Amino acid sequence: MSKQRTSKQTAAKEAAGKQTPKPVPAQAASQAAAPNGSSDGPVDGSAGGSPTLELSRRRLLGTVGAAGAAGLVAGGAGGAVAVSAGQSDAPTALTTIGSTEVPFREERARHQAGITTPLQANGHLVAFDLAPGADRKTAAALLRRWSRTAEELMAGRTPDADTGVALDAGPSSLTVTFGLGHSFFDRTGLAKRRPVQLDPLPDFSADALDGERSNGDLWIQIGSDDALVAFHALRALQKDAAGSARLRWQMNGFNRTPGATAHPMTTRNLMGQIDGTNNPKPSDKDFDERIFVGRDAGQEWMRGGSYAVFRRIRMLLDDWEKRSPAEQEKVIGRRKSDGAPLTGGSENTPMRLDANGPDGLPVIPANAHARIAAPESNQGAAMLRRPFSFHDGFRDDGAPDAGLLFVCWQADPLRAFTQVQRKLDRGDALSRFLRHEASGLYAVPPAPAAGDYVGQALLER
Ligand SMILES: C=CC1=C(C)c2cc3[nH]c(cc4nc(cc5[nH]c(cc1n2)c(C)c5CCC(=O)O)C(CCC(=O)O)=C4C)c(C)c3C=C
Ligand SMILES: [Fe+2]
Repeated sequence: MSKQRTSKQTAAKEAAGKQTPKPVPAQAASQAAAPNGSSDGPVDGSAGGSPTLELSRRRLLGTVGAAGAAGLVAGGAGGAVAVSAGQSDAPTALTTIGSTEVPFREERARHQAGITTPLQANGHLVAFDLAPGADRKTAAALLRRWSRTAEELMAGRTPDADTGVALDAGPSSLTVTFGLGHSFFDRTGLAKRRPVQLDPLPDFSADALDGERSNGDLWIQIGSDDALVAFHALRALQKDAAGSARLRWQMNGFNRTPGATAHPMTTRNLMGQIDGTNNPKPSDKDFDERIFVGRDAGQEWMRGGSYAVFRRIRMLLDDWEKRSPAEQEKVIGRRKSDGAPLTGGSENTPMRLDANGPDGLPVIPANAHARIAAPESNQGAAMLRRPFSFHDGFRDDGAPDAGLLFVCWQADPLRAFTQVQRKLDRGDALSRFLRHEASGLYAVPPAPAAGDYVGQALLER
């Protein structure tokens, strides 16, 4: 499918002395360490070659890739902004964003991209149902096509017969992550191999779920720091599905643009809160076992994979915005300005859940969202939250149809999302400002080996 790697281009790359685009080591580390913060992911370190070569997205951005890498090594995406402001020969932050490439498969970790990848500025979530009459073979062929397309696009390469939408842009941190829903296993005759972790989520009292915008046989999460690159990927994957699967639902989301803040920081949601602070960190010793399916898992094909829970959560912003900042802070248990716990310190200071104020009441209220959701209140249960905000216009009453496309990742949804949501559903001060309107639970297999496709170990073994 790709126009890439023509012999002319290969020769030019060799002449430029840089063959394989690699993540800059400092970047690879910060990418793993900051899933919620800046988009300081790995960059394409390739140097550009002859300007006369035919264009592809990778080649186009290769020219700035090395410069972008230099800026990033100097201090992350946000750091690159500062560097470029002070040094005349430094790259601009914008070229760095375009040239940043997230590998489809990591050398060591066998996880799909888009789980520990720093949040991108633009996201699409899309679910498909296999077409009537489609079987396991159809599903396998589709996942093979999708995996190939994802790998090409994430590397910044352009398909033949392309629309041209992303032609001038680099990989822009594009990630494409594939998941399988509960119904996928019935449709493909694989019900016996369905993991128990895919058992349907229970009903929660605050649910107002729309079935047509929930679930689905197949699920894709797309993220990119460029809106056109993200849309381009969505269209390419939709075209790949023609005849094999039909679109069930699709949603669009966004986050802070990298470089918009003076330094890399945790993003804010549409309620204005810093959201993502107390996420598990890849440096935590139990991170892998909490987020990824381990070696002892019964379902061998899921080892290294994860389970994604998706919820479209509309925020009742008209009600929320009537509350004073002090009231809003009590609802969460953290300061709005900097995300610090109400018990003091800065954003990353641990909450002191046992601290009482002069009135004898807990400083972090008993029904504060962060208290109720914290691992300390849930037998250690933890999930990696990686949401996108959404805004789909205004409702008939003028209220924004806006909120959070909440996506969280865990090795066991029953022990993580379900346990915490059960508790939030009962007594969370935030719940009265939220409506859960759509839901999904997906098995996200590990990244495939080179030449394989996502889910091959399930579909062919
Ligand atoms: C069931 C899981 C959760 C849902 C659903 C959820 C929705 C939701 N959360 C916010 C805003 C914030 N959440 C924060 C912390 C937090 N939330 C969850 C879980 C769910 N949130 C957890 C596990 C945590 C971490 C708790 C801890 O360990 O301290 C925070 C505080 C900052 C942070 O740590 O991220 C905010 C703010 C919204 C707006 C929302 C639905 C729209
Ligand atoms: Fe939360």
